[in-house]
Amino acid sequence: MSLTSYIRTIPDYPQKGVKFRDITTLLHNPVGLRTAIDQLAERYRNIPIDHIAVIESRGFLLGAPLAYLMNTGLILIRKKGKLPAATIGEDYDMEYGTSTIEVHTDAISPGNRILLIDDLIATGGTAEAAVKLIRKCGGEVVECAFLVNLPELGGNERLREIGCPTFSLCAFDGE
Ligand SMILES: O=P(O)(O)OC[C@H]1O[C@H](OP(=O)(O)OP(=O)(O)O)[C@H](O)[C@@H]1O
Ligand SMILES: Nc1ncnc2[nH]cnc12
Repeated sequence: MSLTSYIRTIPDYPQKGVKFRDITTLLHNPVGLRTAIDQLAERYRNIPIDHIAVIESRGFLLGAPLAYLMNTGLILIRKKGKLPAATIGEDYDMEYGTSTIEVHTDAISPGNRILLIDDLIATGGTAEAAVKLIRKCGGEVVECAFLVNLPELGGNERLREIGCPTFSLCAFDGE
C-alpha cells in the first residue's frame, strides 16, 4: 500500500489553487509513521552519514526518529530568528510563500556527510536553500530525502541542477 493512502489532501489551503498534502493523518497512524521511518532507515542503513539535517517544522518529525534509529546527531535548519547562537541564512521562495532559513555556523564541520530530511518537496525552493546553507558551511549533502514528492512542481529537477540527489517515499501525481 502506498504511503499516499495515509496522507489527506485539503484543497485551497493555505491559499486558493494549492492542494495541501496533510501528513498529520500519516503521523497519527502508528503503521503509517512506523512504515515511513523504517523505510528511510533501511535505505540509509549501510551509507556513512555523520549527521541528519532537518528542516523546520515538519522535517523535524521525521528526521528525529530516523536519527535515533541511525545513531546520528541532528542539525536543525530553522526559520529565521529561532536559533540562539551565530547563524548563517538563506532566503527562498516556495509553493505558497517566501521565507528565510538559518543554521548555526558551528553545527557543520567541513567534510561532514549530511543526510537532509524534510516531509515534502514541492518547488524545491526550501530544500535548495537548505543544501546551499550546508554547502556554505563545508558540508556534503549525501542525499535529500522526503516522505512526499509533488513531481508536477519540479523540485527534483531543481535539486538535480545543483548536483544534489533526491529520494522520496511516495508521490502525488496531481490528482
Ligand atoms: O518545495 P517547496 O515549494 O519549497 O515546499 C516544501 C516546503 O513546504 C513545507 O514547509 P512550510 O514552509 O509550509 O513549513 P512547515 O513545515 O513549518 O509547515 C514543507 O514542509 C517543505 O519544507
Ligand atoms: N502542496 C503542499 N502540501 C503540503 N505542504 C506543502 N509545502 C509546499 N507545498 C505543499
